[in-house]
This record gives sequence, structure tokens and C-alpha cells, in this order.
Amino acid sequence: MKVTVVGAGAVGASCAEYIAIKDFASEVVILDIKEGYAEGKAMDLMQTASLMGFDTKITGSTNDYGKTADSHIAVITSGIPRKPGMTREELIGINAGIVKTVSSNLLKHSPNVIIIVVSNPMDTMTYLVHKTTGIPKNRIIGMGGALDSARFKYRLAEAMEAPISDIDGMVIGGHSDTGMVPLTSHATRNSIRVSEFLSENRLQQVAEDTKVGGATLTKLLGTSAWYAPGAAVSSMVQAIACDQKKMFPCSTMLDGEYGLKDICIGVPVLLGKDGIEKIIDIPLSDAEKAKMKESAEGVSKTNGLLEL
Ligand SMILES: NC(=O)c1ccc[n+]([C@@H]2O[C@H](COP(=O)([O-])OP(=O)(O)OC[C@H]3O[C@@H](n4cnc5c(N)ncnc54)[C@H](O)[C@@H]3O)[C@@H](O)[C@H]2O)c1
Ligand SMILES: O=C(O)C[C@H](O)C(=O)O
Repeated sequence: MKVTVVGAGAVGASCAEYIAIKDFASEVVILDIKEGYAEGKAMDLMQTASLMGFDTKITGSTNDYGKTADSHIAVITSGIPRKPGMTREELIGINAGIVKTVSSNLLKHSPNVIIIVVSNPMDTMTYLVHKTTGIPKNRIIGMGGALDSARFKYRLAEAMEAPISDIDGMVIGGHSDTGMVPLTSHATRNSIRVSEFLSENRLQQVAEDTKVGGATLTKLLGTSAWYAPGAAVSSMVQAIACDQKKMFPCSTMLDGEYGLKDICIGVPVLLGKDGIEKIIDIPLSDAEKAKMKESAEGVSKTNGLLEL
């Protein structure tokens, strides 16, 4: 199983590291446009192999897509991250060109590759890959909901003073500060609804803290986060590589599911060897439906800025 990670920056390197540590891929190629950068990250990571106990071979490439040939899965993290005070949507001008070029180059050397899009604004970048590559929709997956759900569980555990392993919960909708839809009514602690433990006000606070999870970290770090994003991508790559049929909220092209069409937005899907193997269309409450509709309107507005 060969995995390519484009972008050897904070998220790309973290993602490659977690993939290697989990030791399910035979080969990870990291590619970056900056001369020597990916080679350096790959060498540094390889020098952790004997310490961390993995056999995955990690190599680096400066913009040579020949080295990515015959990849099964490719992760696109290339592009600029936001700075404190910015929205993800403000990155569209630079990142759209990068994501378009990168996805086209990847497909020249790996025509059957499954692409996971990470670069922001992620839902719109996922839509762009659909519109510009024309590959089947099961092979284009946007990463946002897996990360947002991990942050939701972190905030729920914090509010309940519970171990995170007790918590289950999911965030759907657009991966933006205002567009995320944390499904508070579905979240549980060991099968018991979290509303049994938390007041409505506290639950609303958890939802709001989840939605601005990325902005909160960007303010603290001066750039956006990488550990949890890298871990989220690595779990999705593993689900595909190991044909786990595991459920994650991912950005995917919808064709009527959730009442939406011609948009990529986060909904629960099953990930297995073919990429997105099924979209799970769960019933939402009226309030959740309204939030999903509003979120989709925001994503569509950003999609409208693309020059297709
Ligand atoms: N979807 C999510 O949940 C999520 C989470 C975290 C970050 N992100 C996004 O991921 C992107 C990367 O974030 P980061 O913190 O790793 O940034 P970073 O600046 O640390 O790394 C980005 C890397 O991309 C490289 N790059 C730029 N243009 C390239 C090209 N044409 N080809 C190959 N490589 C190229 C840069 O040289 C750099 O090394 C940002 O857009 C960020 O907003 C998304
Ligand atoms: O917040 C960002 O800009 C990066 C990423 O989308 C995140 O949620 O961490």
C-alpha cells in the first residue's frame, strides 16, 4: 500500500508520521514544492523508525510526481494555512490554484488514486477537485468532520469531566467557523445521551467551542493546528488502506442526500478500500436540518468564488 502526502508542512508531516507509526502502509512519499524540504522531513521521520518500531518506508520528493507513481491514496495538504483573525475562506485565492495543479499531477502518475483533500477552504477545495478532475465521487474525500468530531468529543469530555474514551459524537456540515453542525442530540456517554449530564446552556457552549476549534488553536499557535488534523487524516487513510468500512463524517459530493445537490459538505460516510463506499443519510431534527441548510448556503457561496 503506497500513500502520497503532498505538502511536507505541519499537517503533511504530522499525517505522514501517524501513518508510519500505525505501520499499515508499506510506503509513504512526501512531496513538496520547496527544494529539499520533503526529503529532509522524510529522512528525519525515517530516523524515528527504529525508536518508534515501524517498517513503513518514507521518502521525500521535491515536486517530482514520478516518485508518487501508483499511489493507492494521496493526501493533499499543500497550500497556505490561515493566520489569527482570518477565516479559512480567505485562503481560496492561493489554495485553489495549488489544489488544482496538485490533483492533476497526482492523477497523471496514479490514475486510480483515492484523493483526500485537506487544504482549506476544504469543502470548496474538495468540490474543485470534483469539477476539475472528473474522477468518480467515491475517490474524492474531504477531511474536516473527523477532526471536528474529535474536537467535539474533547469538549464534551471536558464539560463532563469524563474520559474521552467514554464519549461518542459527530460533527457534520461545512468545515468552517460558522458552518459546523455538532450533533449534540445524538452525542452519548456510554450510550446515555449527553443531555442527561449537561444543561442545555452547557451543551450549546460545547457546540460553540467546537465550531471555533480551529480558530482557537490558530490564535494560540499563530498558525493553524497540525497534530489532530494529521491524526484525523491518518485514521481515514487507515480505514481505506485496511478496508475497515469505518464511519467518519467526510466532505463528499451529494446528490440529493440531506436534501442537497452539487455540493461537497460533511456527512457520515463509510470508508473502505474503494474510498467512500456509502453515504449514511441519517434523519435530522428540524433544528439540525435548518443548520445544515444554512451551512450548505455558506459553502455554496464560497464555491461560487471558484473560477471553473
Ligand atoms: N481540513 C482540515 O481539517 C485542515 C486542518 C489543518 C490544516 N488545514 C489546511 O491544510 C493546509 C496546510 O496547512 P499546514 O499547517 O500544513 O501549512 P504549512 O505551511 O505548514 O505547509 C504547507 C506546505 O505546502 C507546500 N506547498 C505549497 N504549494 C505547494 C505545491 N504547489 N506543491 C506542493 N507543495 C506545496 C509548502 O511548501 C508547505 O511546505 C492549509 O491550507 C490549512 O488551512 C486543513
Ligand atoms: O483552522 C484552520 O484554519 C485549520 C483547520 O481547518 C482546523 O480546523 O484546524
